[in-house]
Amino acid sequence: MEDLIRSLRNLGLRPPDPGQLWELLDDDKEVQTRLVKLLAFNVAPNEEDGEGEQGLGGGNDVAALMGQDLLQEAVSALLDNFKRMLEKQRQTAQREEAIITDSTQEPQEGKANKGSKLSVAPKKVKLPPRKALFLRHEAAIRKDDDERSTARGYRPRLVFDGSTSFHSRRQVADLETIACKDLDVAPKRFTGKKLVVRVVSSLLLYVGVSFLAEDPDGNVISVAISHFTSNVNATRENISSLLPIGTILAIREPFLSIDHQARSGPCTGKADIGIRVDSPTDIVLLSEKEASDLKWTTELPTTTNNNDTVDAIPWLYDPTHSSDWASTAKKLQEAGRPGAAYRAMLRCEQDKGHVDTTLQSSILFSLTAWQGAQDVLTKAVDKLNGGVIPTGKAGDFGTAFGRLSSIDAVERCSLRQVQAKQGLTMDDVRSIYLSAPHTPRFDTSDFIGPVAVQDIPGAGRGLVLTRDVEPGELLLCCRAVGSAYPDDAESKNSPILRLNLSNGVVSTTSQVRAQTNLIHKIIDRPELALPVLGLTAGPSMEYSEFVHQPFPMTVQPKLDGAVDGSNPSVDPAYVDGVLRFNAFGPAQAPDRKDTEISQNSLVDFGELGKSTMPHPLPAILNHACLPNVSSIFFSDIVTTRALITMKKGTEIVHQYVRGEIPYAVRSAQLSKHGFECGCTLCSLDRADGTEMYTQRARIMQGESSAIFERSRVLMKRINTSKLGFTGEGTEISDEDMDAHKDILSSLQQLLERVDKTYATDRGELRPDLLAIYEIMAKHVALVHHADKDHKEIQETVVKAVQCVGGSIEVNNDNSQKGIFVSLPRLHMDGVIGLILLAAVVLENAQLHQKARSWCRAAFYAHQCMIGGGLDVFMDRWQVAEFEPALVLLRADVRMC
Ligand SMILES: C[S@@+](CC[C@H](N)C(=O)[O-])C[C@H]1O[C@@H](n2cnc3c(N)ncnc32)[C@H](O)[C@@H]1O
Repeated sequence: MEDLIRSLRNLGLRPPDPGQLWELLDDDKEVQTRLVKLLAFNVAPNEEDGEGEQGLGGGNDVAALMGQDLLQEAVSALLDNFKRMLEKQRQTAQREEAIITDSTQEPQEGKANKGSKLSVAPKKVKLPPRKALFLRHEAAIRKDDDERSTARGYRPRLVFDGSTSFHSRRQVADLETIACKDLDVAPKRFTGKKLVVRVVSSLLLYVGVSFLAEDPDGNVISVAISHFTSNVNATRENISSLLPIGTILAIREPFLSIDHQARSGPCTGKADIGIRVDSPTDIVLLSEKEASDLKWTTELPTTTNNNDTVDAIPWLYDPTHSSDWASTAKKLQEAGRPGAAYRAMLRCEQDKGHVDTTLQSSILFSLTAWQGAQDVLTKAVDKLNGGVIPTGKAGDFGTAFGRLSSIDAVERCSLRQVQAKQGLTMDDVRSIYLSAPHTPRFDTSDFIGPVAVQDIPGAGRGLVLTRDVEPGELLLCCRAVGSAYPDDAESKNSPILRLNLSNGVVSTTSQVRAQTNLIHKIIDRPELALPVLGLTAGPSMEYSEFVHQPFPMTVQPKLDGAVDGSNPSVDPAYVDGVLRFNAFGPAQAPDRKDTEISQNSLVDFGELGKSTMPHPLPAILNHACLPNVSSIFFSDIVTTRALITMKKGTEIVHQYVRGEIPYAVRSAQLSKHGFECGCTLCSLDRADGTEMYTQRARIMQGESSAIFERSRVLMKRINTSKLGFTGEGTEISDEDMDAHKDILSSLQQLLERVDKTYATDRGELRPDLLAIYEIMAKHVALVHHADKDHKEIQETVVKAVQCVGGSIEVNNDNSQKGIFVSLPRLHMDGVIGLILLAAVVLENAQLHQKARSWCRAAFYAHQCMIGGGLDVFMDRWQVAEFEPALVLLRADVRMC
């Protein structure tokens, strides 16, 4: 990728933007031809023209001199080169993949394993001499410096992946030590061995890191570690300080690769022998004591880098690796690693050291150990104020609590404990919703309502109700145990693409970062291993050992005896599978127009909707296209509410894919899970028969669009907030009225055609019709505007609600539910919009009472699904056409 970008830059062209990066990986000839044109057209502005900030370095004179045809030819040649590099990479990866999957056997030199898939046997290798490695590493660092200065922030990166990753499960003590001279054959995994080395160079960060390591004999080897950090924008100095020169480490069961940087570093398709470490858990830092027997034959290289000191933040938590636990705890907490900080704090206490109360409480607070944090804080406040807790602001805890005063922090701790027992109130939801665009991670407490994990025949585990529930009841409110958003500073301007060379799957920046985050979270907080690795990772991945253990209802911080000496072991491929098959995508902020995220081009890069937020218990929910609960996100929180009245013992199910889309599309989207959905809606669709549901999809996705477009154009001339109003200024010309009548009749015919694709005995559930009703309703209101009681529009909405599984009764119901008998289970927003439209028409026609009950119904549906009260409702429906209904509702709700 770097070679391609550098060559483009030399031609005076910009690098591919995030959208074009995807296309680089596309094999389609047409896509490539279009891409060549686009890239060749994209001349980088001249820095001297004042566009330097965005500019990517001079050279545009070259572009001007060459002319478009030549430029296109040059770009085409570059892309061909890039493709060849990919192909080479694929061949090497396949070779290594075979070795890894042959994990039970040790490959012999010159001989493919019996029964293995190896087409080419591992070969004897000679490691490059020490000097050559240093020269190469220094050159790579200079190149990196050059990239950083010329790229001006925008640095796309490409790495590769395969269907498996290797991670050792053996403890360091059980492994036999080897040295570089024993690394004789490649590719090869040295089963049962550990390579003990020390870091002798700065670290080069790409997506993972690479560096040089030296054994006691003075022999050097290049090492590349995947998932080293999720901050791809960190400086080399900061990264090097995490694993400073002189750090002694053991690499568990090392893998000598013929292309060791492919998964983590810039690669060129050339063979590059070194140690490939897929999981950071394969690196174990050794304490001075543990390494005291080692005799090093060379001096450590001196470094000009001040951060390369052994006093840095420990990159991996290691219970034996610090001389000053209090400062280690502080550094870890500041680095956002409260789990490791907590264990350092315990270690400090064991050694009779002192961790100050602010730090203690802040660590506990970050771990959501509310009671512990509250106890420590209260003691601190007592001390601060001579034993009296003052009512005012006391002792600013600064950044430790997001600038909360200690008193506020104590209150926050109590509130969170109440939330853990009772769940979020509507007020809590409101404040979270309204602050979501700016503070994307919240410190709420997990609330586990009346649910239990149970085995569900044919679907693994699922969640069932432990008592009867009513619509709108909050059943779960859970925070993600990790998250990665496209607009995190750590990923800004550094789009990552990771191509899985085995199955062609491409992962984006947030997905790669989420995986790394999660691996590090588990290393820092071993208690997360069960709730995260206890999830399944897709049909092709064997269950982890944790899947067989009882699934925990809550993710509790482990606060007792957390100092242990065993080395964790996390398989990155399994974590990736867990994210892909269980996690939810980064939630969209309520109004994306106002948020930074919409201005970030990464959104166009398909980042939204990728699975980057694992919520362990909600992930146990199984799927139904016709769900009985709704799961809604507020940034990294998911709340699950009942949509219908349900009895104890009912399995609660939510949507992985939207039930409102055509059956064929839904089942294609679900196919990666390897099950056929057995919900009522799918059974009904299947009973209609392939011919019918295919025809239905064809009509809805094809023929309907011309009518919908005609409607949109005509409706542009209408002030929809005046629908139903018969006064001055709302007259429609005869010509327009004829057009509305005409469209209405076309829509009616369309409705009938689609309706005919449903089996006659199918009942009311016909969700594809909703899209037609939504368009029809406005034309109905116009064509029947003279109708005094506006029966037609009401009937249209009644039918629309029925087609998505709900039911309403038109009356002047003053109850909280308004006219609802039962909520729809699909397309809730579409239904709310239709109900509000009817309310607008009724209100404008002076039918105030009726309009009120329709408004209440819309609000009720919103509360059951999302919650957060009137403010949240208004925010979501602040559309000019609904204004008359919203004014009425506001007055109505205020009166209650
Ligand atoms: C997010 S997990 C749900 C929890 C899962 N049942 C378990 O035991 O870990 C998703 C997986 O659950 C299974 N699953 C979910 N909904 C299902 C359904 N309606 N029928 C069959 N299997 C289902 C599939 O294996 C799917 O990949």
